[in-house]
Parts: sequence; structure tokens; C-alpha cells
Amino acid sequence: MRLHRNLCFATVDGLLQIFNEGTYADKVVQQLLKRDKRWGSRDRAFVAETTYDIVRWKRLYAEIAEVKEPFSRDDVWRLIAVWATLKGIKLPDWKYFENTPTRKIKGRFDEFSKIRKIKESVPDWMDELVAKELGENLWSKEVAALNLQADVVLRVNTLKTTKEKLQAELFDLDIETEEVKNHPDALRLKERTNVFTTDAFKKGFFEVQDGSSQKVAEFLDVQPGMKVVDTCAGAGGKTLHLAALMENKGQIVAMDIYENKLKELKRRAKRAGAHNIEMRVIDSTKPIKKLYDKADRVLIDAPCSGLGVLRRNPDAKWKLQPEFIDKIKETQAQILSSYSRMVKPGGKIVYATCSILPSENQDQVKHFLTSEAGKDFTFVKEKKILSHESGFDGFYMALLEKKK
Ligand SMILES: C[S@@+](CC[C@H](N)C(=O)[O-])C[C@H]1O[C@@H](n2cnc3c(N)ncnc32)[C@H](O)[C@@H]1O
Repeated sequence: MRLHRNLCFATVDGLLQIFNEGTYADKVVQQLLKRDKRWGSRDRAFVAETTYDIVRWKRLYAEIAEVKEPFSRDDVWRLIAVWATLKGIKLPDWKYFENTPTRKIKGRFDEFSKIRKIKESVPDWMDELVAKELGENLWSKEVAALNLQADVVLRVNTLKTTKEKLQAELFDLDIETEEVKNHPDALRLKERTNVFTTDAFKKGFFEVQDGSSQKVAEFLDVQPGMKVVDTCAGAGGKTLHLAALMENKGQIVAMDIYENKLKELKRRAKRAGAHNIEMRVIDSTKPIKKLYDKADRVLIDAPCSGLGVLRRNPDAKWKLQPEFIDKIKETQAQILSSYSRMVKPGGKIVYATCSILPSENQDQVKHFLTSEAGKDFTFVKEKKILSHESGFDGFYMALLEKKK
């Protein structure tokens, strides 16, 4: 690979914004990609992937380069020099790379490879917290997996097409996909490419959705004709899957505290041809109380630390704070205790997170089941998905049933 000056300039600008101004990496990359209309898909991929790579490995690269935040522009060039050297990319003779100590970089890399929190590039607090909850061994394997680039996985929208038809349509565009074991509606891209520009996407034939996330709607055991409440619907990744599993029959109430997310869900539902979804903003306790004892199924895809999805969201390593995790755990407990009241006797709920922390997952469920609010529920089953075992995001889901 050869480095191109204008692509590296764009990457440096983007990294300065992410690291020094705290702007979200996905927003910055989105903006960067609009910068030069002449860039082809390889150029765009370089900018996006290099930016994400350096965000992912910030701590390791900064320790090797001996630079500290806030980074100067020269510091960021040094991070790029470390990145390129470790990837075996030849450094061009630009002034930014003058006197780069290639051998020292490799030596320091070997030295830091013995210290997990530096090798895997995570803050001290995160390394300690997750190691304590998961165990040293499991965390060592998991954090390595969470530093890999995630595959692109599609969920076929069975309201509009079939897996075979979609696979053939994408193949005609030179986009090769493969089926994914135990994921009936999933297709994995053999090579990364931008699928959002395809007609198949615009016609609503698929959504991009990780394999673990595709397990959640399935876990809720829905049937066509049911009344289902998706309490933390967001922009509706799982709501749309529920609509497809319900064959557009019955009713889904999609709720969230943010109206703008539900608006995005509305747009996506239209594209997907999902007609049985109704959006309700949670702006008081009223919309919840109105549904007490009414739903056959309730999905609680709870807000969480997001520690299971660091592959696709590496800047969360630097943005997340332990105080936020403490607060979100309180929210999870409250949500579980209040939203579970929407299910009717004999109905079922799924509590899910994209976290790998037992304290956000099974501990919350155990606590709920022994509380006053949970006394009418029985535990049916749970699934703990770790990235190093599944190759997908880290996720947790538990199925509970309300007694008749
Ligand atoms: C894990 S995300 C949901 C992702 C979404 N279900 C999907 O599949 O795309 C959690 C959602 O919970 C919402 N949220 C946060 N606090 C909430 C609360 N107290 N009640 C309902 N939703 C809440 C957030 O706005 C966010 O959209």
C-alpha cells in the first residue's frame, strides 16, 4: 500500500477533531468522506478505516510514539507513522515522517505487548472493571476480539424478498455474500463494500444488522397477530425485524424517550414495507401506564455501556466513563421494573443489552426476579454472546414469562 498525501491530511484533520474536540468518530468520518468528490471507493475506505484504526489503537500508538493528549498536529502525524510502521507500510519521504525511529517503534510494540491494557488499548479503569466481572482469562480473549474490524452482516427483509433472491441480486452487482450458520435471515459480505447505495437497499430488501442483534427479536418468540411493545426501540433495528417475523400482522408499539429516533424508525419502516408499527414517545409515565397488562410480548433492548459493540464503535473506549455505567445500571433496573408491567399474564418479555458485563445483564435479571415487580415472572432462558466465541457483537438476552 502507498500513502497518499491528501488522504493522510484528511485523516489527520479527522483525528484531531475526534481526539481533541470530542466529536463522535462516525460523524467525523461521514464529514470527511464528503471532502473530495474525486475520491474513489478505495480512497474513501482508506480514510474511514485508517481513522477508525487509529481511534481503536489510540493508547498503544500514543505510548509507542511517546505523545500525550491533547495531541498537536505533529503528534497525530507520529501516530500515523506508528500505524504505518506496524502495518509494514513504507513511509514516504514527507517532512512529517522525517527521523521516524522504525526499529524503536517495533521494539516498543513488543515491550507493550506484555501489558494487556496497553496492548489492547483500553483505559485502566475499563481493563480493571471488566477483568473483575468477566475474569482475567475471558476478558483477555474478549478484548482482543473487540479490537477486530466487524464483518458487514445484512438482515434480509422477508417482508419484501428472500435470502436467495437478495443474494442473486447482490451477486449481479459483484457483491458476494454467504449464509451465516444459525442466523436464518443473515447474509455476510465476503468483502467490505458500501451497500447503502444499492437499489436493493433503497427498496428495503435488507438492513445492515450484526448477527448477535438479529438474535434478539427471534428470542422474543413472536407470532403474527400479537400485540408487541418494543420499549427502547431507538431507530428500530429490532422493531423492523419483529415486523418481519410477525409478517406485518398484529401490532407493534415502538417506544423511546427520543422522538428523533422514532422519526428515523418511521422512515426505515416505510422503506421496509413494515405497516404494523405505531410510534409513541415516552414523555411521561402515561404512555407506559396505558399499556399495563396489554402486551403479549415486551422487548426491553435497554440502554447500556455498549461494551459488547466496541468493534464498530471504538471511540466508546475513550468516551465511556465508569460513572456513566453506574448510572445506566440504575436506569436499567428502573426500566425493567416499570416496563415489564406492560406484559399481560402468560405473556413474555426479553431483556437485552449489547454489553458483556454481568452486572448489566444476568445480575439485573436476578435482581428483578427477586424484587416485588418481578415476583410474577419466571425465568425461561438466557443467551450470553461473547465476540471471541461468536465472531459477532457481545450481547445478552433473557426471556422471562409472566405467570397466568
Ligand atoms: C440499545 S438502544 C436501542 C437500539 C434499538 N432497539 C435497535 O435495535 O436499533 C437503547 C435505546 O433506549 C433508549 N432509552 C434510553 N433511556 C430510555 C428510557 N428510560 N425509556 C425508553 N427508552 C430509553 C435510547 O434512546 C436508545 O434508543
